[in-house]
Amino acid sequence: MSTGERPITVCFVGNPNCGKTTLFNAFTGAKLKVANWPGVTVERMEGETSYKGRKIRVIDTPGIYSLTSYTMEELVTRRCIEEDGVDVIVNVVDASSLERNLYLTMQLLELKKPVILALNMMDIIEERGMEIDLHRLPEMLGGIPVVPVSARKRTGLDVLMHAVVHHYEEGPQGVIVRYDREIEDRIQRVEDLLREKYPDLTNLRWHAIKMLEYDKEVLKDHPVELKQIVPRSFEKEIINEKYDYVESVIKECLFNKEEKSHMTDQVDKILTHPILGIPAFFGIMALVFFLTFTVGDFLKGYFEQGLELLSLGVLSGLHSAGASDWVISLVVDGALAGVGGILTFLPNIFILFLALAFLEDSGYMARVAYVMNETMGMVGLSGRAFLPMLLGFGCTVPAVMATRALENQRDRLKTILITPFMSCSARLTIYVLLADMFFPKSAMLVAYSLYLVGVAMAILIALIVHRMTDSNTENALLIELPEYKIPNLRTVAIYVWEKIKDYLTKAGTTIFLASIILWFVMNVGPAGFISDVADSFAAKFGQILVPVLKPVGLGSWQIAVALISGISAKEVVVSSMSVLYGIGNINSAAGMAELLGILGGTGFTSVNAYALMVFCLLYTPCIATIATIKRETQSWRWTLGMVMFQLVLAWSAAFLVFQIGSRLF
Ligand SMILES: Nc1nc2c(ncn2[C@@H]2O[C@H](COP(=O)(O)OP(=O)(O)OP(=O)(O)O)[C@@H](O)[C@H]2O)c(=O)[nH]1
Ligand SMILES: [Mg+2]
Repeated sequence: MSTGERPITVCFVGNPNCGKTTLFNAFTGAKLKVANWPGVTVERMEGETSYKGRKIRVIDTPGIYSLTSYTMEELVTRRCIEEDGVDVIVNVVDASSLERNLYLTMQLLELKKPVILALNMMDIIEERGMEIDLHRLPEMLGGIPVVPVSARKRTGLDVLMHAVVHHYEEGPQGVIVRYDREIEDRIQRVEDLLREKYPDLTNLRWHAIKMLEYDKEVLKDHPVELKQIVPRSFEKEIINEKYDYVESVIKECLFNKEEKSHMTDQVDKILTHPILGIPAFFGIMALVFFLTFTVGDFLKGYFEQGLELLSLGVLSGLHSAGASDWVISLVVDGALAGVGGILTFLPNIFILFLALAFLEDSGYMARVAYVMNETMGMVGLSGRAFLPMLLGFGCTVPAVMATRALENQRDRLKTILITPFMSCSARLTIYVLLADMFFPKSAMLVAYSLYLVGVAMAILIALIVHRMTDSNTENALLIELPEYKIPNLRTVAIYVWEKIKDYLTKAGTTIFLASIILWFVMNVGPAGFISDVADSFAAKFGQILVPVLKPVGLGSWQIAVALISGISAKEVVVSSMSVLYGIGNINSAAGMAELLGILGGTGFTSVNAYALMVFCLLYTPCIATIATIKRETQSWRWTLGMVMFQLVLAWSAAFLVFQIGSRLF
């Protein structure tokens, strides 16, 4: 067969958490997110690799359990296989749970495209002493290539690509399940009907089977008069017969299948315990923040010294270059104060993401969804909705995207509404600064309390919405608990590096720009360059908001401006304060003492500080989140509604904190 120069398109399809993305990264050198819980990938992703000079286009897809069209992942993956010019399907299976994985294989074979079975996680199979009959397995699957690989250890990769190229040229093979007489008879009749009505349609059998299952998508694309031939859905029978076949394959091909990891069972006795599970979760989160503060602060010292040296160097450089005063001020009081201040939080952010990476790649995430299932059920959501919320501790943007894994649209909207209440890493900078300044003895506890307030608020709001809409959603928890794994060094390193890179990029772009703009609006007023900041645009603008913010204890124009700037990115609240109050290194002991002096002079106490933190926790999320909410809800009405709601909520909560707090203390 002549193949020309056209690249071969290969699509990785498989169950959630079977290692598709790890394999994709290994082939393409991409750094897509890998983690040990089902539902990590929510979008199709494309990359390129080559084998012996032949270009190969590789597509990674969201994990699916079957080829129905009930969930968003199934739709994305199915469309990808059908419409993307896929030449070869690489069915990635987790060899350590072959039985469950092969069910999807049986469906993929019905698509009549070349399928290759990538038997992944072979390292685990060997470790556990399980054995798979690699001669009988392909035989029972009708002669499709079966290639043992380990995506993590990067073994078997060349053999897999060799099979792709070879199999592509050979065309489809594979067994197809033969159903019982009655069903086969109906399939035959639907095929006849389809042949007549859609003469160009290929793979009639697949379409006919899907029609027997009453598959909405297929019926929509190729409407036929079905009722007579197929009076009801035969989905259940078709599923059962596929399972029966898989069972017979397992019986012949898998040995020592009882070998399961004992560690998982032992650890789960505590972590998924009906009573201990939830305290264990809060304990683990507390440990994460403890480390973030202690180790983070320890590393911070070195950062500050570096920053100090940099500032001095830049300053003397500017002086010796004969720069004018305003240029020096712009660089030192604007850019360096803003960006530099933010950079000193890097150690805290680093530790936070390192801890989150460990939690995600160990397999703990799915356990949290499991133990929170009952609590979430009370507010009309399933435990699965807790996964995006957990991701929100890192960054709200991927968290909002992760809600795609929720089947029900209403649940999705509700989860998107409450996910921003989970304190993201950007808000950590605000807590670190204010808690250290105003609550020096109990800074860690205060910061932790804000995380708890966020979780509590999210659950409370979900409850109120649940009561108001009176929705009776089913809360069957469809989440698989993956086996625990020792987190992979490469995965953790990629995860943390990507997050650090995002943070640095943000410092170099958004925060840099915000600081420069802020410097200008502080140094320019209606009368041009000014010497008294009270005449500046910033002051005049901030003053407008002071009456609104006064009742919540935040009645100064500087704070008003910092909060507004913070919508560009939450760290900007901190960087703006450096610029607004003219503090060189806000996160250092000297910087904090200076800011404390200025704020204290205006009557700003620890109660005001807590109100400010609560406000920052709850108010309008950053621009990137707002854009993501818009993209995911596809509605400006929803997006703006959520933003306004969060603003009002933040004001009300801060009002309560300030009013009650200032009476008590
Ligand atoms: N031991 C071992 N672990 C693996 C192997 N391949 C992947 N993993 C781990 O399995 C987990 C899931 O990997 P992913 O690549 O995210 O799985 P996925 O199929 O893309 O999952 P979804 O995107 O959720 O569908 C991660 O913890 C990986 O480190 C392997 O060959 N051996
Ligand atoms: Mg994936």
